[in-house]
Amino acid sequence: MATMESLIVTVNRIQRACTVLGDHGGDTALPTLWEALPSVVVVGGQSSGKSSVLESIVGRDFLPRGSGIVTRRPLVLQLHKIEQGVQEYAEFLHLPKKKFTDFAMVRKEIQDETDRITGKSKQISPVPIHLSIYSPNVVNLTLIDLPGLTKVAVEGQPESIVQDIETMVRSYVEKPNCIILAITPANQDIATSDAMKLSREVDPSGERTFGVLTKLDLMDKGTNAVDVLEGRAYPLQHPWVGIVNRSQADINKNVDMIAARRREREFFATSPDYGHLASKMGSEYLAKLLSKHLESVIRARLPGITSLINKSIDELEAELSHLGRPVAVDAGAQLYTILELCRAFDKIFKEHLEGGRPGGDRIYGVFDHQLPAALRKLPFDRHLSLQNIRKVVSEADGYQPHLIAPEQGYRRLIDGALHYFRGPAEASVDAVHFLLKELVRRSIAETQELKRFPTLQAEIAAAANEALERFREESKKTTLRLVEMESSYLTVDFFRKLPQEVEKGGNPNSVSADRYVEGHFRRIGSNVSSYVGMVSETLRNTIPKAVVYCQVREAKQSLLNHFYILLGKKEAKQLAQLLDEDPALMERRLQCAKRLELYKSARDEIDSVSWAR
Ligand SMILES: Nc1nc2c(ncn2[C@@H]2O[C@H](COP(=O)(O)OP(=O)(O)OP(=O)(O)O)[C@@H](O)[C@H]2O)c(=O)[nH]1
Repeated sequence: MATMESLIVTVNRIQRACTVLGDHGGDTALPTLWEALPSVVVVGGQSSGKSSVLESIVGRDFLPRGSGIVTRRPLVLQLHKIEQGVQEYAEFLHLPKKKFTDFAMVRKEIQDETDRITGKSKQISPVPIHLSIYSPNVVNLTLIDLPGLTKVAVEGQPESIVQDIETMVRSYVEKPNCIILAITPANQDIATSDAMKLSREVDPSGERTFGVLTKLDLMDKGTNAVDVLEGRAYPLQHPWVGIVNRSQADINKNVDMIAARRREREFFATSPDYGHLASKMGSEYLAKLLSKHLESVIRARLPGITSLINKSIDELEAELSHLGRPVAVDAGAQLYTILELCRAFDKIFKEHLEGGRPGGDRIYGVFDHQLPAALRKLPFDRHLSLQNIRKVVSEADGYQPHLIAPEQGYRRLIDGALHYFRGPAEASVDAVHFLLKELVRRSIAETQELKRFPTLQAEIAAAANEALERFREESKKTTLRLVEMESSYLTVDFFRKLPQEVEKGGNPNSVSADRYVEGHFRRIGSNVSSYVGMVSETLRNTIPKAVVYCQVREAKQSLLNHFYILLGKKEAKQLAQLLDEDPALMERRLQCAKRLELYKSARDEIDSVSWAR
């Protein structure tokens, strides 16, 4: 088993890495490690003695003092124990090369660094300041100091500050990994303590709350806090710790920390009320208690943290590979990338047409269903009504009625009927065109690799649609030509049979007599109708062939050919423009990469502790 000290050091290092790589929790778009790490958070109302407790745990004066809200950014304070006799020093994460040995300068730097983010306007910010203190007089511990809870905004502060502070404090103490150091002054009614109120809310069972009672020396004469300290008045899972910090007068007199600690020890040792509790009171005891607890919490959490790290590494790596590599810079590589992307799109498009992906079957639907239905709906009944036949035939005959069969009348009736086939022919071309367009749209959307390049995506879509438009024109010409071919030369065989049928009627004289009666026109109508039916059957088969030949086959073979030619003529700059990535995506890749780096270094940290076992 790794030593407890090394465990805390590990967590300290990971916490620092979190800040360097921008993980302070609260960002739901990326996995966070920060929130999984255990920490001790100091919570209390203003002037409850938070700074004093922190300073006496450290044994140094280094926190800013003043009226109003002094702590305006979270201060992550990492204490590192070093060998006796070594000079103690402090280091800020934002000033990595600078060792502070003068703690008055530390205080100044905290103030300056606070202002750097929040301005001098007494605003607050959730971005933490990281401070490490290396000293022989501390225990390994990470403490987070937060702005004091307050009930009123002071001059120059927005009204919202009261709520903002509570929200910030709450965001820390809510986390199940947070150990709450709830500071309450003993000279106030504990029932109204801000710290206790909040910790009760977020930790009702009291298992992560350490109750700290400050200002025991300031209690009214004749009263004491034994009921609280012995855990009767406000029971928590952990023992209450009483503290006596330096008074304002002590501070003014520059009473040093070591002397203050000695005075605190004496206070408890000689107190008639607390003498029996002396060994479990005071800031030194509190520091040890916290360190021990933090160790056990880390030990319990380590397996969970390790599996969280591994899971997040997998997720981030998957996302990064999904986002793709950053774009190449030279023109050749760029052209290659563009062609690869086009091919990826084209492959998906083909899969839609040929099966494997849905959509191509709908083209068959046009031929099998829409086209036959449209052919059936053509208004031949009207065109071949007795009235119209009579009219067309008579007009074709002119002043001389036909003698045997109305050749001209037949031709005009057939021509008129065949004209109607143009509609379904064009409609089939358009229907397939729209299906192809839809498949292009879907294929673009399904080409994951293209997602990062909105410009190229739009260009490919435009090029594909232009090509489809050209195919449509060609297809229209071809199908209409099929219809025209039917009118330009009629199937002779069909008509050869007709005079025989007339002769079957018997007496040829009666034929001319029939010529103007209904039966004669009805026969003409039925002859034309069956001829048109025959043509309809032919077109039902040939239109799909033309459409597939001109549109589907072309789309499959040469959808982007024209685009490729244009690409070949582009200059480096234009190619780069095509690969102009979505900035949001570039940012996301950067963020993911940074977070991945954090998780990997965290994994290494933990591994190195495990090896030390
Ligand atoms: N006599 C006595 N005075 C104390 C004790 N603890 C704190 N004080 C005094 O109470 C005042 C406030 O203490 P701080 O430690 O600054 O309190 P804080 O909670 O950090 O206050 P803010 O940073 O303003 O929110 C200071 O004047 C301290 O000297 C104590 O145990 N005994």
